[in-house]
Amino acid sequence: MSAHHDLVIVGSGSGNSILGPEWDGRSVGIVEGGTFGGTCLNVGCIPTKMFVYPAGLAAVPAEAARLGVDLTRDAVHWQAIRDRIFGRIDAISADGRAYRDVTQENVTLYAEHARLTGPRALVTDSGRAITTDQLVIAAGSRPRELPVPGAGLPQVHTSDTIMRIPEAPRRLVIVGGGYVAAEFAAIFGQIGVEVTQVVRGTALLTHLDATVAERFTAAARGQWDVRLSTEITGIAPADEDRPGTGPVRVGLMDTDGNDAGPVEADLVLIAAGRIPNTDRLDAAAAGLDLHPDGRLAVDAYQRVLAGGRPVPGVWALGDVSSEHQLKHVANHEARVVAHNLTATGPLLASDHRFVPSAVFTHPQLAQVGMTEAQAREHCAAVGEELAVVVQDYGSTAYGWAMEDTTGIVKLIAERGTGRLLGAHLMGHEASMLIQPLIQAMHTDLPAHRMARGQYWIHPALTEVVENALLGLGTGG
Ligand SMILES: Cc1cc2nc3c(=O)[nH]c(=O)nc-3n(C[C@H](O)[C@H](O)[C@H](O)COP(=O)(O)OP(=O)(O)OC[C@H]3O[C@@H](n4cnc5c(N)ncnc54)[C@H](O)[C@@H]3O)c2cc1C
Ligand SMILES: NC(=O)c1ccc[n+]([C@@H]2O[C@H](COP(=O)([O-])OP(=O)(O)OC[C@H]3O[C@@H](n4cnc5c(N)ncnc54)[C@H](O)[C@@H]3O)[C@@H](O)[C@H]2O)c1
Repeated sequence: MSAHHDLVIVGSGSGNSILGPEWDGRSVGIVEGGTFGGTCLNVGCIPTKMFVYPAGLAAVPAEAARLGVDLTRDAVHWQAIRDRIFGRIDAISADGRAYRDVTQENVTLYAEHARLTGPRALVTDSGRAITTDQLVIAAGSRPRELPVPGAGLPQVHTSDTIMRIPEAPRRLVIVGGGYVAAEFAAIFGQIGVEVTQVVRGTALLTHLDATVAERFTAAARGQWDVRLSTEITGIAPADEDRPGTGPVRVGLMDTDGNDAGPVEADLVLIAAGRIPNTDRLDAAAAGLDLHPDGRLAVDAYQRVLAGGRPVPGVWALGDVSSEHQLKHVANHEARVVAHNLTATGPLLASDHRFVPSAVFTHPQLAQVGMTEAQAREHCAAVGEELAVVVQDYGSTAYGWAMEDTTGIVKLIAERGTGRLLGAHLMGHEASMLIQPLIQAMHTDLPAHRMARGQYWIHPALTEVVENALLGLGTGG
């Protein structure tokens, strides 16, 4: 059985969003081997943040007590939280699938895994051969597996499975020090689970600016058990009568190889990064270029490369090719690909200059642009003086209202020009507070003009951003 299409898209995450009305009446194939809608909708951004919100509510009594308000937390109903989340998400996934599969007559959904047999040719697991004029590879990434004994036990989860567990564990070991580990440690910690986070590095979130990584590590240590410079050696059932359902013993060693004693838990979450799905797609065998980490190589227009040159009619976007494993980047690249697929004039290039991200922990983290270390190198290279400020939330009226002790806005700029190079926030609603700074960087608005060229509402928390901008003491 074989078919030919005008366009085939592998992956229904951000890949699904490239189909606009310009494709109506043209033959399109969507190949999706997993759940329709991809990672963000089903097992990523959306369900995690839907857990973050109620987990934050569960932590309110502890916060309120500091401000003279006594609240009590009666119970956290894991099943009710879980079912609300997936009741909404599963329906969105099913509706999205039905729209493509049933409603749109020009679209064929191949609900199975496929691999490349050539640059614009695929075969599905059931043997259906597909060729296409244009191919969009939006095949995403998957959790990295850790090659330790016991990693296959049913008590061991990844972000793909942990959110659907029947009940919250009493004790959870989380392996990894990145985004996924931090967010789940915060969620489970806030709802009362005893969390132990095992991290081989010397701090959490070490790819962030060092001030934020250091301060967040300290904040996390006040909320759950963080074992730095530690690795897991294996996972084994602790109760021989219940090997697949009872507690497990997680072996630990420090990074010098010394035994760091086992820790017992009911479940383990492995959050050791995500690898691009190019291997299961046979991308290398099809002659496509890969980066050392397995990502597809693309040019600025999202064209897939082979031998360093764009392959005609083959495009990629999102986690399968991007160094930023973020949904807003995948969506941006999808918009670029959507334009370029039917472009009659110049192609659009992706803009990866100021990619922001946020970690939805407690406190929240948000960042855009260079770290201080990167900015120091940049300023040395361009002959500019570096300006850095760390402004406490607690230095503003709203910070007093919150009795905030940990929130910061760290800004980095060129002193002479006032050009913002980086912004690194930790604290209440950091993911929202950062947005005007992202806008300033995109529009090249100098720090001082941003501070003094507009009103800032008093006494809103945004005053901490205004004060940080003034504190840079830049020209421009
Ligand atoms: C727990 C978690 C939380 C996250 N939170 C955030 C967040 O808050 N903010 C943020 O910006 N990002 C977040 N991310 C990252 C974000 O989810 C991803 O960057 C984004 O979903 C990538 O989209 P994509 O379209 O590239 O890939 P995906 O959405 O993964 O889509 C790829 C699809 O391709 C299918 N597929 C793969 N190979 C094949 C094949 N050979 N044949 C057929 N089908 C195939 C897969 O089944 C999948 O459905 C989070 C990720 C995780 C895991
Ligand atoms: N809020 C958000 O935007 C958000 C939330 C979750 C995930 N994400 C995206 O998903 C991606 C994946 O998240 P992640 O947390 O899995 O990856 P990550 O790259 O953020 O962190 C991976 C962690 O695993 C550790 N690790 C890697 N290999 C290991 C090994 N063999 N043994 C022990 N530890 C090991 C690393 O040292 C690091 O601490 C992120 O890079 C991020 O882009 C974004």
